[in-house]
Amino acid sequence: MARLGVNVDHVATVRQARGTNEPDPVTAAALAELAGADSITVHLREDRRHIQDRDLFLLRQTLKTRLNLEMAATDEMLGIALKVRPDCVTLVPEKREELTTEGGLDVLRHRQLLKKQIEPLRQEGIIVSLFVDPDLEQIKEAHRLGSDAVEIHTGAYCETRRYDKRYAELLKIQEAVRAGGKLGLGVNAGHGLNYQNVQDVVALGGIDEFNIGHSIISRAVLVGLERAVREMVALVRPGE
Ligand SMILES: CC(=O)[C@@H](O)[C@H](O)COP(=O)(O)O
Ligand SMILES: NCC(=O)COP(=O)(O)O
Repeated sequence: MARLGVNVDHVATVRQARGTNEPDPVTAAALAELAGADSITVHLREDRRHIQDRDLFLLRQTLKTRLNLEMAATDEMLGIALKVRPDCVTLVPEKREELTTEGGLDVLRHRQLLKKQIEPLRQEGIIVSLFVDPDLEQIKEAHRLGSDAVEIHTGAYCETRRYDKRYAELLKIQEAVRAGGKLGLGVNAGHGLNYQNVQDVVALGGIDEFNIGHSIISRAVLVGLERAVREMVALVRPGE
């Protein structure tokens, strides 16, 4: 049975929009755990647009499940990861100007840099995963570099509306999952998965963990809105 990792970055995005202290991604993570999440994912971006260092340190102290830290392969991030000691580090590509992660790591091109990151993390007992497109050469290189796992970037599958193209993307994910499994890698998947598109990926089998954030937080805003308004109505119109 696959595990569900809940990404709480998007809770922090709402907080940062006001520069205040709510909603708190640490509280959101605790609620996600109460609801059955198997792990919590956060992406500490270099520009700190959502998750802050404080969130990471508090999550490390308070989580009862596992902490998966997504980060760029930089010296700054490596230093933070070695201090915080998350259960897993997922190395992801990062561009300042992007709205969201646009693709997987080019493991073949950046093998030396990635090797320098993977080794010290693994020496500290931190599981290392590389966020890659469903591309067999990238997955083989991740294995050669000593990564414990890969996370397959499902964005292309999720964003493609045409049925035939979407099916082709799903088949790429299937091949990638099989290849990762055969190499003995942990195989995770994520990016853009939602309540409409996740079932077909689950049905492929072989995926150890799904990391899902934006769609869960988006739904939480809507399914929680009615209760939130009722609670405010009770304060504004007491005794009604
Ligand atoms: C790598 C990945 O897929 C997640 O980190 C996701 O990108 C988080 O959301 P943002 O891209 O909005 O930071
Ligand atoms: N690694 C993917 C992730 O953590 C969540 O991505 P998304 O569901 O927010 O697109």
